[in-house]
This record gives sequence, structure tokens and C-alpha cells, in this order.
Amino acid sequence: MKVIILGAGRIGRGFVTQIMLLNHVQITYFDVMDPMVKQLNEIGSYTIHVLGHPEKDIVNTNVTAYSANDIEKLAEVWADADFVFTACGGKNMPTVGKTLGKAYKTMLCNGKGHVTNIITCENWIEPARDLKQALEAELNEDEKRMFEKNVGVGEAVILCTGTGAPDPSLLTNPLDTWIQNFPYLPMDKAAIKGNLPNWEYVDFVDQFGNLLTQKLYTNNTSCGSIAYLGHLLGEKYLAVAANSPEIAPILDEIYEEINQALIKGMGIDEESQLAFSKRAKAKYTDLDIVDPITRIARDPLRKLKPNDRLIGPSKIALSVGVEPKAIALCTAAALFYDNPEDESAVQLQKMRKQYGIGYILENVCGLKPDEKLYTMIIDGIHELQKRGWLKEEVNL
Ligand SMILES: NC(=O)c1ccc[n+]([C@@H]2O[C@H](COP(=O)([O-])OP(=O)(O)OC[C@H]3O[C@@H](n4cnc5c(N)ncnc54)[C@H](O)[C@@H]3O)[C@@H](O)[C@H]2O)c1
Ligand SMILES: O=P(O)(O)OC[C@@H](O)[C@@H](O)[C@H](O)[C@H](O)CO
Repeated sequence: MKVIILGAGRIGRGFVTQIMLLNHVQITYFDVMDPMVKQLNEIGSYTIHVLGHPEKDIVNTNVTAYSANDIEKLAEVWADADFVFTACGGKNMPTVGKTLGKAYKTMLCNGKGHVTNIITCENWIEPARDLKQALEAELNEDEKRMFEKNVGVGEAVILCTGTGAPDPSLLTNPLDTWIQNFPYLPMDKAAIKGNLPNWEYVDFVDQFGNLLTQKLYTNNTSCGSIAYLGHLLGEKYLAVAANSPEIAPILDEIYEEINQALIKGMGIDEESQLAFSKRAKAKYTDLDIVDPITRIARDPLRKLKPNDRLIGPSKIALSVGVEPKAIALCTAAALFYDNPEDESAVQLQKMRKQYGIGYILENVCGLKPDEKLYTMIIDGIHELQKRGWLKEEVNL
């Protein structure tokens, strides 16, 4: 079996690679970042370190990578590949779809149409829909018919954390990457075309349903919340923040709010959701998983969007009469996330200082001033000030 991994970052060259190597699958990488492609080819090998379990580390050798802008090469490699995994960021799905659309067109022109699948590995609401829409916009009616017949487009849920070196000063190979010890990859079975591969550690889920949203609104909501509060409190690592006496009780309230929202508002089975959130809490409080808050909090403008991990579940909670007070407190903290190395955080802070909190709530979070959640987030800011966690003057 052969696969393409589009996006050679922490999940692409880390977790997805681990699962594929464990199944003896041949991988070719494509990435938009030319320095990354160059490094992958020049260094040619790296270690995927399993946090807390060095005996499970895997070395990936004979690495081959190409630019994702090289459509001819992508079409050539895809002609021989059974699966294409994307791990590029959900907001990049339109660009990724366009690239794959062009490559598919070229592949058909070369007479290489075949049964193949594209699987998104993104924290996003309906990434496969966004990708497919952009991909099909590149095709004419005949090509679209061929695509619909032969290409599956589906989603996977990435429950595993992929991150950088616990101690960056000891890093010798810049390609080395670190993952949580959780070799389990659920995928939407109904989306797959052709025979299912006989892969270990991959679960082709029959009733995939809301699994990706459940994960986003449980795992990412809770770890994002810890990260934004932790940053305000001067913490650097997620698990340390999660275990702190200030954050630990708030974390319990967050899981309570999430559980009620998802059970009552999304119809998720109670037992499954309680187990899901218990696993999430165990993961984010696990000190073996050394994950910097800057990675979890990255791109706050994306994380503050209406459907993303903070506003999305809060709105569901309110729709079923549950007040997401703890999540609103963390959303308030997110509005103050500053990191000079994070372009999105720089933009957010510039926006806040120039136009005020109300502008962000309306234009980024999509909330109206008369909405309950809007008021709850403002109350959250006052609460952060009262606790002494937020010291600066606030332009509401
Ligand atoms: N890191 C984690 O713990 C984790 C866990 C679950 C899900 N995810 C999701 O996985 C996805 C990837 O995250 P990551 O942590 O690996 O990020 P990352 O920043 O480490 O890697 C992303 C890679 O994608 C590349 N890329 C961006 N746009 C591209 C394009 N159009 N074509 C090809 N390559 C492109 C980037 O250059 C980069 O190398 C995201 O959607 C993220 O939310 C991450
Ligand atoms: O990847 P993002 O930026 O959408 O979110 C950051 C983290 O929440 C995320 O990468 C988690 O670590 C991951 O989803 C595993 O739970």
C-alpha cells in the first residue's frame, strides 16, 4: 500500500506516519513549506518519539518529500497511491482542495484515474465538505462524475497529541517529532471507496456521525480553555496548568458544561460522552505529555470563530438551558492571549486595543451585544479582573 501525506507537520510526519509505518505502508510527503520539504529530503530520516514510552519510538528512514505546489508530481505520485491524508489545518481545506482538484484533473488526463481515498486529519467542523467543494470546483462535469465514482473523501479524528521536543535545547535532528502514546485512528467507514485496508490501529467506524465535532467540542474546548487561562497565569506547559489549584476546579466545571451541552444539545449518548470527557481530562492532566501552551493556544482568531471550540459548544449549551460560565471565563481569557511569535495573537491584540472587546465579539465570534453569551463573556472579563488574573485596563 502507498499513501500521500499532505502537510508534514506534527500530525503528518508524526502521528499519521507512526500509524502508517506500523502497517508497513509506503509514504510520500507533500508540503507547502519549501524549507520543510528541503529538510525532509536532505536529512532523510528522523525519530517519532512516543512521550513517556521511549521503547516505542520509531525511526522513519528514506523519507521523500515534494512541494505541494508541484501539481505534476502530486498527480504522478497519487496515480499510484491508495490514500491521501491531509494534516494541513482545517482553514486550509479550500486551498488543499484546489491543489488536489488540479492534481486529479492531471491524473485523469494521464489516464491514471483509479479508486483512491482522501482523508482529512483536521480539527475542524466538516473539513471533508470544505475540501471536496473546493476540489470539485476544479473539475468539469465528466471529471466530477469520475471523481464521485472513484474517490472517497472522508474524515479521521485525531485524538493523539503531536508536539515538539520536551526540551528544545537537546534537539539534534530538527525533523524529530513527539507524539502521545495513543496509536488509535478512527475514520469514517462510510466515506471509503474500494476495499478497506487491513490496517492495525485504524478503526473504520460504522456510525461516525458527530465523532469529529464531539472530539473538537470536548478535547479542544477543554485544552484550549486550560491554555488561555494558563497563559494569563504565566504557565508554560498545558498539564502543569491543568493541575494547578487555580485551574483544576474550573476544568471540572468545563467538562460538566461540555457534557451537558453535547448530551442534551447534540444528542450524544450520555455514557459515551462521560467516558470521552474522562479520557480527555486524563490526557490533559498527564504530566508525561509535555505540550507547550503556545501550541494549544495558537491562532486564537481561528479558535474564537462562531463554530470553533469556544463559541460553538457555548451556544449549544445555552440552546438547551445550560449556562457555560466556565467556558465563557476561558473565552474571556482567550481575548487577551498575547504572543509576539503568533501572528494571529498579534492581530487579535491589535484589534482589541484599537477597536475594543465588543468589536471582536461581534466580528470574530459572531455574537450580537444582546446575546446572552456576549454578556457572559464580558462577565468573564470582570471575573478575571476580580481574581487578579487580568491586570490591564480593558477597553470594552
Ligand atoms: N498537533 C496535534 O496535537 C493535533 C491533534 C489533533 C489534530 N490536529 C490537527 O491536525 C492538523 C495539522 O496540525 P499539526 O499540529 O500537524 O500542524 P503543523 O503546523 O505542525 O503542520 C501543518 C503542516 O501543514 C503544512 N501545510 C499547510 N497548508 C498546506 C497545504 N495547503 N498543502 C500542504 N501542506 C500544507 C504546513 O506547512 C505544515 O508543515 C490541524 O488541523 C490540527 O488542528 C493536530
Ligand atoms: O491543532 P489546533 O490548533 O486546532 O488545536 C491545538 C490543540 O488543541 C490540538 O492540536 C490538540 O492537541 C489535539 O487536537 C489533540 O487533542
